[in-house]
Amino acid sequence: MVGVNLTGRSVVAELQGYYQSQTNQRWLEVLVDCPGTQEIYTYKLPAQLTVQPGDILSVPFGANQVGAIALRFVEQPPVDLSPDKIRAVEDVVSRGFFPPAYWELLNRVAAYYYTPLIAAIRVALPPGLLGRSQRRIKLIGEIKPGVDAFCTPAAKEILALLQAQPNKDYSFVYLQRQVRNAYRGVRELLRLSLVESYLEPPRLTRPKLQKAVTLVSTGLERDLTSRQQEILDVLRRQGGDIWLSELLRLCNASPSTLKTLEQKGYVVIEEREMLRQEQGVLQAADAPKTLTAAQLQAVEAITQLEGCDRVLLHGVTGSGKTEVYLQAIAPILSQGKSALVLVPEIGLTPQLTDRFRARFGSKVCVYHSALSDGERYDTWRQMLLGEPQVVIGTRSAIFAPLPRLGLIILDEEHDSSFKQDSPIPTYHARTVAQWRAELENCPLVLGSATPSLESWISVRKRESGVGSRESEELPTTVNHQPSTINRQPSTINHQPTHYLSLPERIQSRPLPPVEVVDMRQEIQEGNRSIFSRSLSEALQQLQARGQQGILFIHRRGHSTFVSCRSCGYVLECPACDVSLSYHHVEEGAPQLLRCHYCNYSQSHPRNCPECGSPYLKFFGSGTQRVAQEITRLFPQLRFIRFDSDTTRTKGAHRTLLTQFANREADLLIGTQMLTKGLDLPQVTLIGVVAADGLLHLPDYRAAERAFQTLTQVAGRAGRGDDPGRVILQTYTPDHPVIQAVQQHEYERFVEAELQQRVALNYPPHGRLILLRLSSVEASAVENTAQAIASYFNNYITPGWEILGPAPANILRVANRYRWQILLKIAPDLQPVLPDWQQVRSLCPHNVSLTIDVDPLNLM
Ligand SMILES: Nc1ncnc2c1ncn2[C@@H]1O[C@H](COP(=O)(O)OP(=O)(O)OP(=O)(O)O)[C@@H](O)[C@H]1O
Ligand SMILES: [Zn+2]
Ligand SMILES: [Zn+2]
Repeated sequence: MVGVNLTGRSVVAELQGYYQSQTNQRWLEVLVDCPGTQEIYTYKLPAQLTVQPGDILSVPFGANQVGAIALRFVEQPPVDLSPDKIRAVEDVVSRGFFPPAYWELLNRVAAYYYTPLIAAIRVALPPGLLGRSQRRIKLIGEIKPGVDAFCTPAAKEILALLQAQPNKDYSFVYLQRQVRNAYRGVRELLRLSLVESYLEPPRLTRPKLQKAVTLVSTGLERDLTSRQQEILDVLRRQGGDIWLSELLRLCNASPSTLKTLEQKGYVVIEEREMLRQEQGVLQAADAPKTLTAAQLQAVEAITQLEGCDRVLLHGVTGSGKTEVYLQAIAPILSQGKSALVLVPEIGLTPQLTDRFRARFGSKVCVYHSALSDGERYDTWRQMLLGEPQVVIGTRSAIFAPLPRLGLIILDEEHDSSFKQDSPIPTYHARTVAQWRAELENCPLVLGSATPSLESWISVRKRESGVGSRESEELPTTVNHQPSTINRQPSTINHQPTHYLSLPERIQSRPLPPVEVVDMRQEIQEGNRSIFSRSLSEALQQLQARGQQGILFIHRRGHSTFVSCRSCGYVLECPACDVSLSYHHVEEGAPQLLRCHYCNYSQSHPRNCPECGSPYLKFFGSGTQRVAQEITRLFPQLRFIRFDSDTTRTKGAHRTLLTQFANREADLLIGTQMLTKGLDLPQVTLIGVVAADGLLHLPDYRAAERAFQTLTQVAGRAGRGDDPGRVILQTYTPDHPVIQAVQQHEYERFVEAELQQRVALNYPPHGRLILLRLSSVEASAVENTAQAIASYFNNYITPGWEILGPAPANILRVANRYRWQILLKIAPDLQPVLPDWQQVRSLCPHNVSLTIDVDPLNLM
C-alpha cells in the first residue's frame, strides 16, 4: 500500500502495534466472513506473512477455508485460549482493500453507533464482495509412475483424480466430497511435493463479459467484398470500437461475416467486461447557466472552501441550488477529483440524475440500494478505478469508495430518509458525511430550503462565536466493545458551519401565496366534501387554463380504517396493533384490506365480524380515496397517482413523472414522495388535502417535520412563468406550523422550536439513544425491558436520564411485541454511559435489541 494516509488515527496506532510485535509472537484479531458469525476470532500470524488491518485474508475456520478481514494486532491471546490451540492465518488474499481513511470511517461508524464492525462493513460493501476465497490443489509437474507406492489410499485416490483432470487442478472442497480422509491425503501429497495448494481470490460476483469488435486495419483493404467494406466503414464511423451485438444490429450482418473479417485480420473480436451500471436515459448536453448574483456568491464561496469546511446552503424552494451544485462540482472534476452527491429518495433521483448527466455525461453514476447486486458491484468497481466522477446516491452511497474525493453534497439535508432505523448500524448519512469529509479532508455542502435544526444550530454557533472547539468528545463507554478497534472515544465534529443563502427564487419569481382553508368552517357551511370550495374551484379551472396541479395526501391507500357504524368495531390486523387500511383494487375486483406495517391483507368483509351489521364505513382519506373523489367530481380531469403502491416496479418513478411532465395528465396525486426536489415549471396549483395528519403525531419532531414537508410541497408551485398558488386545508388553522408555512417564515419557526427543545433537553440540544426491544413473547420483552432499565438505574450519573421502559406506540407489529427505553443525555455533559456488552447480555435469545443512536423516529 503506498501513501498511507496518516490522518487515520487508529490505523496509525495499529501500524505501530504491528511493528512492535515483529519480534514477539504475533496475534491477530480477524472478522470471519461466515453467515451467522459476528464474533472476532484470534489467529496466529506466520512469520513470513505481513498483514495490515483491513487486508482480506484466508483463514481456516472449522473444516473450511474462509475469507476474513484483518482487524488489529493484540499483545496477548485471549486468556481462555491456550496459544497452541490458535490456528494460523493462511494467506493474504487482497491487500490494501480498504484505504486507511475508509477503514477509519467504518470504525467510527461502528464505535459511534455501538454496532459490531462487521455490521458497518456490511452496510458499506456491496453484497457478495466478501465472497469466500477458495483453496485449490494442483499437481506439480509430471507424476512418475509408482511415486505413490507408499501413499495412503486417500492420497492415491486424490492423485488419480487430479491426473484425470485436464487442468490437473481441483478445489479442496471438491476433493473432500469425493475422497474420504481427503484432508490427510492432501497433507501427505504436499509433504511429498507432488501437489501444491494455492488460494484463489474470493470469487466475486462475476463481471459481465460481452464480445467487442475493434478495427485494426490500416486502410489497405483490397480483398474485401463490398459488404465487408461496408461493415468496416460503419465500424470506423462508430469510432472503431463497438459491442459485437451492436455492430451486427447496425449492419444487419451475421456473426460469420465478422468472423471472416477477423480471419482476414481487419478486426479483433474479444470478450470485454461490460459494466452493469444503471443506464440513464440519454441526455441532450446542457451548458452551465448564467448564475444569479446569489448563486454566483455561493459557487465562489464553495470553491474557496478549505480542508473539511462545512457549509449550509439555505436556498428557498426554486432558488436554483442544483445549478450551484453543478457549477461547484465542475472544477472538482477538472482537478481530477470526484464528487459525491446524496439525495433522500429514489423517487426524486431520476430528475436530478438527468440534470447531472446532461452536464457531466458518462462521468455520472448512480448508486443506491435499489440497484441489482450486479449493478451495485460494477458501480463499486468503477468507483475504485479512481477516474474523476460524480456519484449520486441515497443514504448508503455515503460509503461509496471514491478515491480522491473532492466534495460531498447532501441535497435536502433535513430529510429523515438519510437516517437508517434498521438494520444496524442506525447511522445518519449526514453524521457519517461529516466524518468522511474530515477523513478525506474535503468540504461538505448541506443544502436545503428548510434546514434541519441540527444544521441551523451549528451555523448559529459560528455566528455567536461558540463552538470554536475543534471537536467535542462524546460520552465514553465504560468498556469498549471488543469489536471496535478504535480505542479513542468516538467524536462528533462540532465545528461550526458556514452559512450561504439563496433568499430568492430564480428570476425573482415570488414564492406562491399559501391560502389556509379552515375545514371546520366548510362543514358549518354545509360542504361535506373532502375538497373545500376554494380547492374545488381551482381544480375546476385547471384544465381550462392548460395548467397542472399536485394534490398532496399524507397517506397512501384508500382509507385509514374501516369501522362498523352499528357497534363501532374497527377492523384490525391480526399480527399488529393497527387498524387495516382499505385498498381499492379495481372496479369489480374483491375489495382489499391491508396492513401498512406488515403488508398482511384480507378481503373486505360484507358484514361486521363483531355484530353482523352490513354498515361498515371508511374513515380517513388516502391517495386512492382522493383519486376516486376526483373521478367522481371532476370526471374530465386526468390524473396520475404517485405513491409507494404505484411506484413499486423499477423505473416506475421515471415513467410516471415523464408522463406528467409530458402533460399526459392534469393532476398528480401523491404522498410525501412527490414533495421533494420536483421541478415542473407548468405546475401552478398545489392542494394539501388535510394538513392535520402531519401535525398531530406523538413525536417531538412532528412540528419540525410537518413544517418541512408542507414548505417543500408548497414549493412545487409556480416554478415557471405562471404564478403558483397553494391551498392548504386544515382543521387547525391557528397551529404555529400552519402559520409559519403560510408566512414562509423559516427562521421564526426554527427559533421558537429550538426554545422548546432546549426547555425539554431534546436534540439538537442534548442527545438521545433509543433502545428498541422486540420479541414474539410479550412477557419476555417486557421483562427484559425492565431488567435493562434497572441495570441503567444503577448506573445513573448526573447528565443522563432514563425514560421508560414503555411499550412502543404500536405495541405489536408483525406479531412481535415492542418495548423501548429512551436515554436522554444532557448537553455539555459527558456522563459515563453503560457497558453495552452488559446490556446485550441481559437480552435472552428470544428478545432482539437495537440500539438507535440519535433516533429520528421515536414511535
Ligand atoms: N441561473 C439560472 N438561470 C436560469 N434558470 C435557472 C438558474 N438556476 C436554476 N435555474 C432553473 O430554476 C429551476 C429551479 O432550480 P432548482 O430545481 O435547482 O431549485 P432548488 O433550489 O433545488 O429548489 P428545491 O429546493 O425546491 O428543489 C430549475 O428549473 C433550474 O433549471
Ligand atoms: Zn358491528
Ligand atoms: Zn400487520
